[in-house]
Amino acid sequence: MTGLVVAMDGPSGSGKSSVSRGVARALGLRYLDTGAMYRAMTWWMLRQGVDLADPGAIAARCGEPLIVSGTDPDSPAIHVDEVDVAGPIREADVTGSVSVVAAVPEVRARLVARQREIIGAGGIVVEGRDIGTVVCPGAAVKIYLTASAEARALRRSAELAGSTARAQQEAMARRDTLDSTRKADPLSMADGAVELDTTAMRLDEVIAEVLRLVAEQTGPGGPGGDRIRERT
Ligand SMILES: Nc1ncnc2c1ncn2[C@@H]1O[C@H](COP(=O)(O)OP(=O)(O)OP(=O)(O)O)[C@@H](O)[C@H]1O
Ligand SMILES: Nc1ccn([C@H]2C[C@H](O)[C@@H](COP(=O)(O)O)O2)c(=O)n1
Repeated sequence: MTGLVVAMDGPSGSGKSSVSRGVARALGLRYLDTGAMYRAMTWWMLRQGVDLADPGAIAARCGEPLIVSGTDPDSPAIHVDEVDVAGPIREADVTGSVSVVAAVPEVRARLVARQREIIGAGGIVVEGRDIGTVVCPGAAVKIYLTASAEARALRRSAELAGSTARAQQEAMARRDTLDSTRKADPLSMADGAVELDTTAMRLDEVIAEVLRLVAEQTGPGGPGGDRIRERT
């Protein structure tokens, strides 16, 4: 599994992090949460008082923060300029602004370059919005996770105290619209990706199904092979 890259994309709350971590653990692979990197960049911009209504201001400053991502699926870590931001990047202010920051091409160019460095020779499950389309189109296995808007909102509101499913659904719909309609690398399903609708599936069933797909696509006779593939 050394060279294997599993690309996991999909809308907010579809289960990308939970499934990716479960798959990485089961296969002894590393895990990269690229959404956390966009959140870390947003946290830094907010802290610096950068005007997020001005894409030029975001672009001018996005080279400054040092964002360091861990790849252990058991304890995903993220630091900005040596500050542990794993908690703050999940706060409402960051969640409400991250799509605006992630739409700036200079931000994407910087973070995509860093993501490719971390992916290196592979052996990793990478989750985000553009992994199969932009970051690693040669990934041997590409999954596009979906679930109904209602199921995603219910799952998220169960996780976050004080948040109703209705409020969650509205917030997620807003973010998904921004993420899938922006000009730079919008959320979309990659060529060759397998779409997995998890609305009626438990988390352990989704992980088992992805493990089955990895075995099918990378095993003898499968289209992937046990390595990063060249883009065709
Ligand atoms: N198949 C499933 N059944 C039930 N709950 C699930 C399932 N998959 C994920 N969950 C739960 O749904 C919530 C959202 O999952 P997760 O954070 O993995 O989604 P995500 O796609 O990474 O979200 P985001 O893009 O917003 O970071 C979590 O509480 C997780 O435990
Ligand atoms: N590869 C990626 C990953 C994430 N984003 C943006 C879009 C999301 O709204 C935001 C936060 O991601 P999450 O933590 O919810 O997975 O980051 C992106 O544009 N590209």
